[in-house]
Amino acid sequence: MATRVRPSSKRCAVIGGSGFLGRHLVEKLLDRGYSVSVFDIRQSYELPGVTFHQGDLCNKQALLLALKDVSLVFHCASPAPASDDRALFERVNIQGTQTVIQACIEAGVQKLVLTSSASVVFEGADIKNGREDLPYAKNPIDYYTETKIEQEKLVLKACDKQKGFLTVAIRPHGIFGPRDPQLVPILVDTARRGKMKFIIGDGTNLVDFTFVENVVHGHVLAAEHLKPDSPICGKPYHITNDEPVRFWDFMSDVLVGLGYAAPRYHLPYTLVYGLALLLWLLSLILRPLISFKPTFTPMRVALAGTHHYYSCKRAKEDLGYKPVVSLKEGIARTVQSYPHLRHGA
Ligand SMILES: NC(=O)C1=CN([C@@H]2O[C@H](COP(=O)(O)OP(=O)(O)OC[C@H]3O[C@@H](n4cnc5c(N)ncnc54)[C@H](O)[C@@H]3O)[C@@H](O)[C@H]2O)C=CC1
Ligand SMILES: CC(C)=CCC[C@@H](C)[C@H]1CC[C@H]2C3=C(CC[C@]12C)[C@@]1(C)CCC(=O)C[C@@H]1CC3
Repeated sequence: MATRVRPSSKRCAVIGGSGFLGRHLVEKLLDRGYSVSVFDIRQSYELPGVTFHQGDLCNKQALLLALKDVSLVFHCASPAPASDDRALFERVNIQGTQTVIQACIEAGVQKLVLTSSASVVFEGADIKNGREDLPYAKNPIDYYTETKIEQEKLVLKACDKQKGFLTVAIRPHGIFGPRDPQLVPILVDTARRGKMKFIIGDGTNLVDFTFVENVVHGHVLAAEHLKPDSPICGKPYHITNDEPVRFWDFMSDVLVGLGYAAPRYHLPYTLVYGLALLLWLLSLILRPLISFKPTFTPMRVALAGTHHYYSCKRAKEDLGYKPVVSLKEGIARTVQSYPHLRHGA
């Protein structure tokens, strides 16, 4: 077994550390000899070497307690995109992130690594091999994306070499892997309701799906390269599997791996997108009377029917990034990790 080194600069905090990505990140940090404080509104597990602080990131006093003696902070907390709750996104992703920055500065934290999203440049039109210099979406497709944009701007703007506070943003895309509460569960739920028969569009659109351990690897590299003389200060980095895949092939591989049929029938993209838009408007108008959450939101239809894959060139050059788990291996490990979601289970 490898010996763990624990220098003081290896004290870090993971805000959102109870979540899917957060917990994988915490496990890797422990492996690498960091001592970790988790700050989250909920505690979802216990691990030796991890101190839990339960609280809302909008509460600076609660944050300050968790950031005591911490030199490195990872911020990967966000409300789930599916909540579609504008006020909540604004409170947590924008005001909350401002509070995180203030708390970091007050607590003497030296480095802040934000989990942003490649979707900050996505407006529903094709993106092929997108670079980090693409402009932010002018008309973000949902409130989640709108507030992720503001969040990333706040964190990158806060980078201040003079004050010794360094920031960087990681933009993953389509994270999947064991314990993911979204991608595989939504997919299986849709299949179990008999709605996974259709392919939106011609089925050839390429997309990035990123195995969670590659996303974690990108975060750790960013944290360890974040130094006053490094070119990465104040910049965003795409982190993907660097293996764009047809959206519908990926969905089919996961479904078939779990014993469900792959979708076969094609539906025109514009028709489905129009219907999703109509449903979304209806749900807004009827919200005071009845509350319903459509499966087919405009964002989901756009993600399912367009090209959206990103270049990792900047991360390769500046961080020495290279995916550590291939897509094939990632899918196999993911499928294996969901025995309870198998067909007939
Ligand atoms: N899952 C994906 O495909 C992608 C995720 N991201 C970003 O990665 C980050 C992590 O996402 P996941 O792990 O998938 O989500 P998750 O929902 O599993 O984890 C988010 C965590 O944040 C915590 N949280 C929410 N509001 C909070 C608050 N007010 N105070 C303290 N903690 C709070 C939640 O309790 C949860 O544990 C998020 O910032 C998300 O925007 C970016 C691109 C793709
Ligand atoms: C690449 C990327 C950013 C993926 C993000 C994850 C989710 C947005 C997808 C995971 C399961 C997907 C899914 C659909 C849309 C996108 C997801 C929610 C559909 C609702 C698209 C329309 C269908 O025919 C059913 C799909 C179920 C799975």
